[in-house]
Amino acid sequence: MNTSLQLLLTRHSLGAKHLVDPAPDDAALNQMAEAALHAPDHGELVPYRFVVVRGAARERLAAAFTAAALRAGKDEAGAALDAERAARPPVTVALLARLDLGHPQVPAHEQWIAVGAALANYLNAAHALGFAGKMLSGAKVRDAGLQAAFCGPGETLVGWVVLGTPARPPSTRAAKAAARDIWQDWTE
Ligand SMILES: Cc1cc2nc3c(=O)[nH]c(=O)nc-3n(C[C@H](O)[C@H](O)[C@H](O)COP(=O)(O)O)c2cc1C
Repeated sequence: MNTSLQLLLTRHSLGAKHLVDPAPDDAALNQMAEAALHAPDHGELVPYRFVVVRGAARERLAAAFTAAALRAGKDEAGAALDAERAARPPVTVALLARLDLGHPQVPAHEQWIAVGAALANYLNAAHALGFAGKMLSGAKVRDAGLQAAFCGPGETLVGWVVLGTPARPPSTRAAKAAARDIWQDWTE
């Protein structure tokens, strides 16, 4: 099979507990960003940006996750789990959407599609480079403290992509849907 298609057909998400060092370095993160920029984007608005959390910054993210968990009413054990989710991944990348809601030609839904397409290209590029990861959001994205920590004015905290080297091959799983069931010819 064509190797590019093979890459697309073998990408799977992998959670933080299966991600180890080495993490994508600057060169890899840049190639992933380049791939994101090649995704469909009406008006070339680039309605997204990535914020990389790595090294010592992971402890700051863990503290921010702890605070958010406590604000959400979690107990100490629950907050510690959230802190672990921030500290464990080799790299965590926040995905921020920055939509131009007053754009005369490109409505919001098209800009959201561009954000999703960029994310898909970003994850596929990580996979092509030998890394794995997973996009995560959860109630945390609605926490005012975390939003303030990551977002500029008008931006939306979409979530965080955890990234690293896969510690194990992806588990086999049932297909989401049969490919032949999600397309059809247009008939009268
Ligand atoms: C914007 C966005 C947010 C997501 N948030 C979560 C999440 O909080 N928790 C989770 O388990 N999966 C979340 N997912 C789904 C996973 O990233 C992943 O796509 C899903 O587990 C299916 O695995 P696959 O990518 O291998 O098909 C999210 C996906 C997207 C696109």
